[in-house]
Amino acid sequence: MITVEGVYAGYGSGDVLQGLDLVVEEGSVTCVVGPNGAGKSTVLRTLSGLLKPRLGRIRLGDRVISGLHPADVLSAGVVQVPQQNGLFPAMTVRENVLLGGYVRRRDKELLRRRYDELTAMFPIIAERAGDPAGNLSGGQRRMVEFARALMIDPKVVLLDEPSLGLDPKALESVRDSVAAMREAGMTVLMVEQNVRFGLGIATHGVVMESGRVLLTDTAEGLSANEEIGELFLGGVPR
Ligand SMILES: Nc1ncnc2c1ncn2[C@@H]1O[C@H](COP(=O)(O)OP(=O)(O)OP(=O)(O)O)[C@@H](O)[C@H]1O
Repeated sequence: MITVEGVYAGYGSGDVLQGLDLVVEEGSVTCVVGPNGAGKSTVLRTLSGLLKPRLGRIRLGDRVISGLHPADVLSAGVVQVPQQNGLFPAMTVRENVLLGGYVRRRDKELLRRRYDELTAMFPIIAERAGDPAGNLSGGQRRMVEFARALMIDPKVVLLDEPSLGLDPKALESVRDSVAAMREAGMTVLMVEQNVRFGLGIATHGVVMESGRVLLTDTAEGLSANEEIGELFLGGVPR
């Protein structure tokens, strides 16, 4: 379980997160939605250690992770998949995936086993292992980004707009990947502009506004919420 308590964080020009309180249940797929500039991506950056909270704290289980260096947050089992362009285009698919295991680089046996597990989870990795990542389609690249993040067998996966720029077929692959992460026991916290898609693959939903949490509910409950529907979905289908 991730617990965020009274977090204030920002970029120098002031706090973007204005006393954020949030609980992410272990094993859930939690989708954060909200208007542009609400601070959704900032939540992910604060969780992964890229931004340090000015006030408040973040716990992973019993362990306080706010204030840790990003590499130590990663070692604690929290990995972030960046919004886009996260791969090295001239390196092969295999090399890109293996980079994800860098923090465990001394344990070669573990990395070999983990790579094999991931090729079973994402067949595209084995099919295109020797090709430069830059030759893949957007959807295929997203699979490689996921596989790279999963190399350390994380407890928590942070996804920033996983649907961005993808066609419907690639969205299906994202849906399947998130389901596979959940089946593997990982907790997924995701930010999505495509609210219908995000809540469709989530178990829980969080609505943010102006750096605070406005509302949390099950994903189903939020999808059926008329006010939220009017705000984000162009009305709830009846
Ligand atoms: N690197 C940065 N430096 C300075 N200000 C930033 C930076 N990144 C974001 N901000 C500001 O922080 C605020 C929140 O941004 P954030 O990206 O967290 O919002 P968001 O809810 O993810 O929005 P969007 O849906 O548009 O991605 C915005 O006002 C933005 O201009």
